[in-house]
Amino acid sequence: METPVIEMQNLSFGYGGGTPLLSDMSISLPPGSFHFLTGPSGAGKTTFLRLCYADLLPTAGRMTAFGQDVTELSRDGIAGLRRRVGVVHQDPQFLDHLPLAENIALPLIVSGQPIEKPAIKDLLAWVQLSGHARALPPELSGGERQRAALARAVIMSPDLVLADEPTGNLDWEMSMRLLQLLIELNHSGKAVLIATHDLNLIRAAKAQVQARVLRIAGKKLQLAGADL
Ligand SMILES: Nc1ncnc2c1ncn2[C@@H]1O[C@H](COP(=O)(O)OP(=O)(O)OP(=O)(O)O)[C@@H](O)[C@H]1O
Repeated sequence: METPVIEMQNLSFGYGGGTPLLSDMSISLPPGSFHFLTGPSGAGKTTFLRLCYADLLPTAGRMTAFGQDVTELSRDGIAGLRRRVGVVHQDPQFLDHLPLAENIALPLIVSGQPIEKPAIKDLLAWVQLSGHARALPPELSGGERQRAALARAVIMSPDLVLADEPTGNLDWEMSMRLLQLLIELNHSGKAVLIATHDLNLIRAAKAQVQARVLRIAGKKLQLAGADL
């Protein structure tokens, strides 16, 4: 069997090591899989995503990322893991004084990798922001910011893409455009995990990809029924 991208075994997590917010979770995300994560506001969806890129560590149980126990990773090991995970945050932040193209290239600069201009150009075209390469982030609309955040998340060719309410502030047409990009990434072999409240988004995706729906309820992770 292929090594899971993420595997949790009886994982629990509580902020400050206190009362668990997430309890006794077990899940395996295979390479190339597509998952949604739902649950009421405050259930712990963002917290779950932060665990997936070792921004937070389990307080009990076990979690592996790409086969490695996250609690045993050195600082370099954590950096290596983060290069394999692209994250689109709920409210993406940019360096406002830098043009969009440079913002997107930032993960390469930070990790000391060469910047290949044609690759950045291709990525901008893929998210339909070619005309905005020299724009400053404050000049972008909400949908443009989300697409820019997606371009930045995939510049390092991650194996797993996490998106936290990526369509939260977008109209339906823009949400569908973003969903198509995430589906394309999945078709190119990347595992995708999207936290969302939006059941219509989940339905639209399920018409096109084999997606599993996870739900956080009562601190536990459940596999939602096929009726969604
Ligand atoms: N850094 C933190 N320290 C302490 N508590 C936190 C921290 N971050 C989040 N929480 C709490 O953990 C709970 C879950 O938050 P989280 O952001 O993971 O939920 P969510 O399901 O993503 O919510 P939403 O759908 O509203 O974005 C909330 O009660 C929140 O207040």
